Amino acid sequence: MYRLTDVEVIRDGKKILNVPDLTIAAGDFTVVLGHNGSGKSTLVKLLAAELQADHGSVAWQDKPVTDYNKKILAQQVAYLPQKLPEVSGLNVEELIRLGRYPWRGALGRWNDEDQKYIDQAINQTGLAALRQHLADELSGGERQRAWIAMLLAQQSGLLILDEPTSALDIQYQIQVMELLKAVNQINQRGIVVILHDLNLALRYASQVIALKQGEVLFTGEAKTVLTAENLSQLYNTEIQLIPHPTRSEQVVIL
Ligand SMILES: Nc1ncnc2c1ncn2[C@@H]1O[C@H](COP(=O)(O)OP(=O)(O)OP(=O)(O)O)[C@@H](O)[C@H]1O
Repeated sequence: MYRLTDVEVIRDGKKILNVPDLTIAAGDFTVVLGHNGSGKSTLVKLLAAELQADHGSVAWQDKPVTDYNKKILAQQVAYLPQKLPEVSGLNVEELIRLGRYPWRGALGRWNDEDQKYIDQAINQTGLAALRQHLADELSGGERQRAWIAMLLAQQSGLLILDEPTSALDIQYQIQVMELLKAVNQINQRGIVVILHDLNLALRYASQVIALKQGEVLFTGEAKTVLTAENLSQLYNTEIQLIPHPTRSEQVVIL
């Protein structure tokens, strides 16, 4: 479980994140919502210890994230940033292998278990035909899937993903969300994912954290807090929800 206490992140004299008290359970499917610039990426960077708060504490399993050895934290928490780094010269399989680094022994050899998780991630993300292709030459959506595969190969208990569906067409958006759902429900791994698509949030979230101007506007169980009123307030736009014709969730009408 994450616990944030009195967290403030200050940039150019302005509080870009102000979270007095927030918990995120380890096993949930948590969706982070909010307008552009509301502090979503800042929040998940704090969770992944990619950024340090100017005030307050961010604890994972009762220990400040900044006190963890990077490799140990990466065995427990995997993080996919919004802006994917360049990886010149690496093919898809080599990129996915990077996800195994936290588990590499002192001798630095790759073993059968590493290869098993790499192959599994390649198959789960439909990348078998692109295995030997250079990662930097992939299309935006293929590249995004390759990085998601790297995250899966990391085999950590919690996956944090910053807008993983942004470059994907609708088929792969659903494929990635279904994959994350399976990872959550079958493999019992927690998910914290930033999304802009409210219909994906309504369909997949079990918990929601909604940020507005750097503060938590609402948080809780998705089916309780994802109301038309809350969403309209979150985005300063009138949003209506109607029941999906065949599934149990609601869908957004703008
Ligand atoms: N290093 C920085 N210096 C100054 N301002 C910053 C810095 N990092 C972030 N900000 C500002 O903090 C605010 C929150 O940024 P953040 O990236 O967390 O937003 P976000 O909710 O993820 O936005 P988006 O949906 O557009 O990705 C923004 O207004 C951003 O411009």
